Amino acid sequence: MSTDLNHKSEQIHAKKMGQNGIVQPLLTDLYQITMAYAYWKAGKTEANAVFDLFFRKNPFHGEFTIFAGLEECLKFLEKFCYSHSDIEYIKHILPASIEPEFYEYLGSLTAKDIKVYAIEEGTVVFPRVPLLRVEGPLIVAQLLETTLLTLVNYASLMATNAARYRMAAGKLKLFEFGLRRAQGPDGGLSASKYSYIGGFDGTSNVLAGKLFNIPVKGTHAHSYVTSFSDFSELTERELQPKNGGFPKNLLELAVHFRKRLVSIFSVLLSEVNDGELAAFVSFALAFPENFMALVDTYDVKKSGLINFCATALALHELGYKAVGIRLDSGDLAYLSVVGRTYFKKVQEEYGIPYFSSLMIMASNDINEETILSLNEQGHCIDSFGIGTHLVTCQKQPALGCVYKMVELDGQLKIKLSQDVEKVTIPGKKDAYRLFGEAGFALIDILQKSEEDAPSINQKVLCRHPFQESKRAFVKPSKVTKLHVLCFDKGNICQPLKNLQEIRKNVEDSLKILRPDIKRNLNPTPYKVSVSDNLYNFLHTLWLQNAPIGELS
Ligand SMILES: Nc1ncnc2c1ncn2[C@@H]1O[C@H](COP(=O)(O)OP(=O)(O)OP(=O)(O)O)[C@@H](O)[C@H]1O
Ligand SMILES: O=P(O)(O)OC[C@H]1O[C@H](OP(=O)(O)OP(=O)(O)O)[C@H](O)[C@@H]1O
Ligand SMILES: O=C(O)c1cccnc1
Ligand SMILES: [Mg+2]
Repeated sequence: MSTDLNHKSEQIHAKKMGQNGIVQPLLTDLYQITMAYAYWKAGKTEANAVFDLFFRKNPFHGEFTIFAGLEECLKFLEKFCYSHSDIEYIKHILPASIEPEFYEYLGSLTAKDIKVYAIEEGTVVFPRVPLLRVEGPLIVAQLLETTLLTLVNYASLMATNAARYRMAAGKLKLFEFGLRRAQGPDGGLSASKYSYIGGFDGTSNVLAGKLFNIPVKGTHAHSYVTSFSDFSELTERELQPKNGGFPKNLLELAVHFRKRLVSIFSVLLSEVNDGELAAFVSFALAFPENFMALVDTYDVKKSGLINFCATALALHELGYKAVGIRLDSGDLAYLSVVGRTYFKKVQEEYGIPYFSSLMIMASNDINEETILSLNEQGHCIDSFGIGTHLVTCQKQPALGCVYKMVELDGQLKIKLSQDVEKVTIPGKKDAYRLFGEAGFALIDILQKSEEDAPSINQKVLCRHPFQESKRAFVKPSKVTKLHVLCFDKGNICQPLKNLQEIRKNVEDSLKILRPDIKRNLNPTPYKVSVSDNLYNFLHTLWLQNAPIGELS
């Protein structure tokens, strides 16, 4: 009973705080909290830190990434605070020796003194450029690490994956069908949301549709087709014509059209499955305006297409226009061409103008490479339904964003590594994107925050952060500052964009990249540089911090 009450009051508290149940301060690694205690004991409550959140390598063997997850980060910060029961739980897992005043301190923490500078959600981004710069009290900034990373990593990976599918598919429609295969319920919801941002047109995930206002779409499964064995199961057969009048028997009409279709397509009537026709007719009766049929349950050429065309002709007779078919097995390029040929033939035979352009949707283990290969082969597919490969990001299951301290109380911090690529770039930095005359982005440059922004038509020396000989002068025809202050004094201080607007950002942002950077095979790396000033500063600090060994 008392547990129930506790649970209830906890729910009320969470609701008051606006937390969504999953994204909350305890969604973190234990070490953030143990560090908080040790920082507190070490008297670092007044220390001010700057952290950069960035990744080191683009995913999917590509040369670009789409930044996503910002809105969720900001909403998390707005509500950041440990509840009474959070504190009780932390007490329970930490050693008894923890000083009780620490819990009071922890219970009083919020993100009101945190500032977040971020790149706009949906922007194309590159390695080493901070996606977020988090400034504020060390202990709070540290406590945010894991949650911010989990909010950005999958979101950005998913949006990037979706954007790659979008580029492969060109103008064809893309629908996300992955919930059943996603990494759990939260993975499934995030996949639907971020694949929409990346350029998908809709999802089959109904909750995602409701929560995020994403178009929801769907056809039917093989089970619907196999659930019918013959016509006798069709108890309801009548459909009222679209423009009124007496209802007509849709099955009778379909059977009538089917007789002629088998001879047009040289198929034996005995080869065409009656259960399949019963299933199609019953689905058409339920959804006369949205009739879409899965045609590969028995035999696409000898049964599915014939039964579909018969049903679509019957619907046409009553003033309704069928939508199309879905192919879910076999050679999708070949079968789509066959499907289109059938539709054209029916159009010619019956003089129905829209028939040749009925929709052909393809599904079944589709990935980016399958789409590219289908494009090479030639096909007649209008839309793809994509699940497993998209939502699980099978080609690369994680993005490696990290969260590194770059400054503490004005002191610059550097993390050294044997691996040059892993050395962090110290200090508070601003990032600018420099554009060439053709309108494409040429290079990103990181500068110390106190440096003046690069100016249009003024030569800027851009240096590779670690390779001394790699440098170039750039005379930008346009300069954009990448970071804006998004969170300050406990509030989100930029207008939040809706998903459609973020989706548009992705589309526009990708247009500024040269095609060779976006291509699938061996793309050209986009350059990320540092200013001469930052270069010298980084290398001086590096030398100061790198121990000098002794050979003996
Ligand atoms: N023309 C094509 N070019 C390249 N890949 C294709 C083409 N047609 C289909 N594919 C892909 O080939 C794979 C076929 O898989 P598989 O052989 O397991 O399925 P199937 O036998 O056709 O169907 P199922 O086993 O689901 O009934 C799928 O990943 C599909 O996306
Ligand atoms: O990209 P995908 O992961 O293929 O996502 C979509 C698949 O999900 C459904 O079938 P389901 O997996 O339930 O059964 P099936 O594979 O036997 O068709 C659908 O028919 C597609 O095949
Ligand atoms: O609506 C569909 O066709 C669908 C939905 C989820 C998975 N596969 C197919
Ligand atoms: Mg399948």
